[in-house]
Amino acid sequence: MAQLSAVNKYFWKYKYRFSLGILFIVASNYFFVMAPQVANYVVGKLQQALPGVHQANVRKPIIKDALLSAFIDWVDKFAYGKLVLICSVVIILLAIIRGLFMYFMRQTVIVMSRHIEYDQKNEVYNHYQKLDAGFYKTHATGDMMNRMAEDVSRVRMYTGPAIMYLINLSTLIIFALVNMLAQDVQLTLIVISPLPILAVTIYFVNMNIHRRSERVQAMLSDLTTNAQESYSGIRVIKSYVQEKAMLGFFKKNSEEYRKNAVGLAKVEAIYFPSMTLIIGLSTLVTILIGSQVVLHDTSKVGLIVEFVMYINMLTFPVSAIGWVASMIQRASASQKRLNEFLDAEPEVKDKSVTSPANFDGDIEFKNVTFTYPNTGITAIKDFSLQIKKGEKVLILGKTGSGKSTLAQMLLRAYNTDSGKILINGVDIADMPFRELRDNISYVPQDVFLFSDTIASNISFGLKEKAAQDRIEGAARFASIHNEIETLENGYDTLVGERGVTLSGGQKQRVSIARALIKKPQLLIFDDCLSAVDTKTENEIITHLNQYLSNKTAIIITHRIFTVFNFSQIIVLEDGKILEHGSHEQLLGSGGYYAKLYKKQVLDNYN
Ligand SMILES: Nc1ncnc2c1ncn2[C@@H]1O[C@H](COP(=O)(O)OP(=O)(O)OP(=O)(O)O)[C@@H](O)[C@H]1O
Repeated sequence: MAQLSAVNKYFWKYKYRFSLGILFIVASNYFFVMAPQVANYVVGKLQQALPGVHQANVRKPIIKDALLSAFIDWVDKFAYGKLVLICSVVIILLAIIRGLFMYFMRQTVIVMSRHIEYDQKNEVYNHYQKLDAGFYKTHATGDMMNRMAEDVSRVRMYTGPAIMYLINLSTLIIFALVNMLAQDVQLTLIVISPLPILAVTIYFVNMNIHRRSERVQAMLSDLTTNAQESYSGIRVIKSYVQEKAMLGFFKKNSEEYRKNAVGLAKVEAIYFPSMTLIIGLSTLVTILIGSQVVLHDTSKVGLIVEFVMYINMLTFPVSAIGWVASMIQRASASQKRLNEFLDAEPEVKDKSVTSPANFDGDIEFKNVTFTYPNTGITAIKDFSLQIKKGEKVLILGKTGSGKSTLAQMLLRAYNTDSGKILINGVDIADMPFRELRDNISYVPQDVFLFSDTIASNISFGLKEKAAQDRIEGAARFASIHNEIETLENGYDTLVGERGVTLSGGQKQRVSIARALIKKPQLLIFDDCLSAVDTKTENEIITHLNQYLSNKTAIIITHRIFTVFNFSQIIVLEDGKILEHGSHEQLLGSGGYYAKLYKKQVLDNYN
């Protein structure tokens, strides 16, 4: 329950709407409990009208409410027939008024819960965006999605229906009990005694159903993931002729799900009729006890009618206590899961005092060491390098040597264990990291395009809306313009899951165009030409040569680019510099670079 205090700020935010909601709940119950009192009065009148009934045997109801009391005094003047008619109309009117207030109650409280759900989803989404790469590496996307969708919805069940039912029940109990106790304390205690038993029974049955339905949900989610994976990997499944094996696996999971779902359906099948039975029994007990009371005291006929009506009113809300309690428990568990993420602080964050990012100078790695916290792998070891403004640097190295990690360090996706990265003499850890990232364009190895148009994907990093010729210019530099033009909708073609499927090489070039359009101070290309042919690759590199003439660029690759005149070439091995120098120097040294050059370039000419 303490976990749910995290949503109190939202109740405060919507305090006026919430207060109005409470007012409507109170008003609806205020009118609700009037009907039994009117009925009691009418029954008394009926008794009086019956031949042979002594006046002393008719008890006048004790009415505490001034409004109702005034009405009874007024209606009392009428003859029996007219009185019954007026009272019937009033009972119908009371029901309508209550209905109206219930409508307003839902309009305020349930609508408030929808607003809170919206706010909370935004809060969670916003917080996710603040968390750093380390967090994303240690948490599964499915889990994060679940918390934002499922858990927020469960918390909404608390901020809306649960709160509404609780307040409704409390006010109804207070109103009904005040009236009942004022009339007959002993009878009140007897007739309400089955209600707690009803609430507790329903709570336990409900928890059982909940446990079962959780299991069924988890199985369904596994089944969906299983099916989704099969569809995504359908080409692999078909090429390895594994359809039968996959079907067998799916059937096994499916069978397990079926068994549990049937079990749940059986419990539910018993649950609802038995709940109705228990509710019916409570009314029956009241009638039974009431009839015994009336046998001894005929003046209490109207009172028994009134009490039966109260019990009828109370049984459903009381039986809902169990349901509300398990709803609150679930919401509390969900909020706990949400709090775990909302309390997570990013490791990488701005310092309280920052220096503005200024790229008008050299970039310097000074004895940088970095270990991935989740795996303990030290990917960069005492790495030092100076890159002058405007230089083009090629970073080569075997897979796993730490090339991508270097790029991540420059973007400050992680903090260094030791050492510093300076730009124009300022430690990047002292710069506002948004400003730092604004000045860097990074093209990652694993290209990602959003389900949007090609134009939107290219202009993604821009704050302002990009003009068409600017988008096309970037696409031309990335050697993708001509191919986009051949598509039916050109730059307005939808890509991603809902659109046209671009080839790996096309996606890489759209991603390069996205980096170029930003006109950053520093560009980092992380092996982002692996899926394009050598001719296109040379074309892009030549374009980049023009585009990058005054920009600093770091190009990470496994391939040698002959058209590019790199200022420095670095060969990394196990997070350290193995070779460092110009093309001529490294070629002369006969090391990794020279061998790679021979293999990739010279052998191609022979
Ligand atoms: N997010 C991560 N969490 C934990 N360890 C990682 C992570 N990313 C990389 N590593 C590890 O750090 C080391 C360096 O990886 P990195 O991706 O920088 O190499 P790379 O030279 O870019 O390789 P490739 O050429 O295959 O892209 C590897 O041992 C890798 O397993």
